[in-house]
Amino acid sequence: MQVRETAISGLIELIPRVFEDERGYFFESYNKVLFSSLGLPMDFVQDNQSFSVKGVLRGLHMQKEPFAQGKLVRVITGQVLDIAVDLRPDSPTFGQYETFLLDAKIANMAYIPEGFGHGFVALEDSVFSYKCTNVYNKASETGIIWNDPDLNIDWGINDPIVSDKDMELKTLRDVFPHVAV
Ligand SMILES: Cc1cn([C@H]2C[C@H](O)[C@@H](COP(=O)(O)OP(=O)(O)O[C@H]3O[C@@H](C)C(=O)[C@@H](O)[C@H]3O)O2)c(=O)[nH]c1=O
Repeated sequence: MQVRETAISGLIELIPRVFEDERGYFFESYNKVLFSSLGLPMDFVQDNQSFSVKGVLRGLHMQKEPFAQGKLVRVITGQVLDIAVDLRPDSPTFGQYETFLLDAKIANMAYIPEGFGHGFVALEDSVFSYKCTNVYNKASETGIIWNDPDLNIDWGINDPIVSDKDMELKTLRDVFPHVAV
């Protein structure tokens, strides 16, 4: 497993070794011992899977304490542009974001720590899979509107398909009025 650090502390990309032969391929998508040796959370408690047609954008989502979630994300089929925004109020990189081009053919993953807003846009019809360090809690759901003017994220596509629920998300300044952007 190759590990690529990003400019944001705790946010990393993981690129597993993919073994290919005449039957197809094999790779380890999660290994508790390896995660422990990398200092990453080992106790994932919920696995999720979603399918998105090309052009769907989901995000930017997070859960508030005490239900904050770390997420280990990847695609099973297709390709997405994945975005993680640092929303940890005390972080020197608050408001900064990182993009990961997650591709089923490469099998790369991102580990997104607690305290990040997360979203992705499907660049192809894509099955998205992720492990979470905390369970779903509807009352704890929050997020930032995908086209927030301060974040100014380059999603790489025009007119994404966004749910009504996500279109109601607030801006960064509304959700974090006391943190300088
Ligand atoms: C996230 C989630 C949703 N649901 C339900 C609620 C709702 O009826 C339905 C669809 O939920 P959503 O529209 O919130 O699904 P979605 O927009 O795919 O939400 C996900 O987006 C990505 C970007 C993330 O980072 C995830 O943590 C999660 O927030 O599934 C659960 O039962 N458990 C869960 O863990």
